Amino acid sequence: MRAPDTSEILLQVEGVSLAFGGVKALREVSFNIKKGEIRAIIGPNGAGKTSMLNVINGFYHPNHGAITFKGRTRARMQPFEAARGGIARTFQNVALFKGMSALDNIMTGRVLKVRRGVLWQMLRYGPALKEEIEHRHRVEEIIDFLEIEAIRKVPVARLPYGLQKRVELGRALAMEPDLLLLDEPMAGMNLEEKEDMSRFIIDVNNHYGTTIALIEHDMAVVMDLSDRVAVLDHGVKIADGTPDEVKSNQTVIDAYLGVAH
Ligand SMILES: Nc1ncnc2c1ncn2[C@@H]1O[C@H](COP(=O)(O)OP(=O)(O)OP(=O)(O)O)[C@@H](O)[C@H]1O
Repeated sequence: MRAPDTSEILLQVEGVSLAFGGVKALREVSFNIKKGEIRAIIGPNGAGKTSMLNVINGFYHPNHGAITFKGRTRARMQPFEAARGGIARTFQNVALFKGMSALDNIMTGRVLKVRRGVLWQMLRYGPALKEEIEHRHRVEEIIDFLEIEAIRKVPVARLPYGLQKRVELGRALAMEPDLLLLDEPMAGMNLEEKEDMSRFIIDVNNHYGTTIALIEHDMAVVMDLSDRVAVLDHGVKIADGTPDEVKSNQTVIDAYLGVAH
């Protein structure tokens, strides 16, 4: 059984609002993510879930409100700053370099970790070589962890969807994030692929201690995986609590759980 550290808040979202023209995607949303937990964000289509992830990792700048991550508050941040600061993410649709191998795709996750300059890298000499060996070692460890040794040299375009999603998870892990954002990690998967991905999400949380926030429509998966669940509807947070609390919340049942997903 996982034992999340429930004392320390890793990320605080405070009164965040976001509009696209006249569409209010988020309305004064506040919630936190505690260090070590698996946190889900659920809600009907168009509720604002992806917008929320995009605000957290700097793709969108909120019109109002603030984000505090590892004790630092900000209203604006660029995605590369978020990544450098320890926030990694996967996307609703697989976003990999399709012609490149699984190994090389995961290797791209190390880019922000490279310390030696381009010249050193080109010379592949001394400290740069040592660093490259370290990166490769780290990537091979992730490949073992995700059980994808057999497909490490295969171009990702040739892989089944479930494995592509696993490679994408590997690339995010290669960034050694403190906070991993997963946007519908099970979307389009068959049952077996979903079970595998669930297992890997729990293993990442256990093994690396990575805090995870995920958006997911499959309620069985959400209730099974998550420590806490926040529910959005029309850009408003309508509930927040443990899976049991959320499942029995009448507002949530009326807005979301009452309909088939
Ligand atoms: N780039 C954009 N430009 C204009 N409107 C947008 C943009 N992104 C999102 N929206 C609108 O903001 C609202 C929230 O969208 P968002 O994608 O965050 O919802 P969601 O809960 O992730 O939905 P889904 O479950 O369908 O992915 C929707 O009305 C959507 O049409």
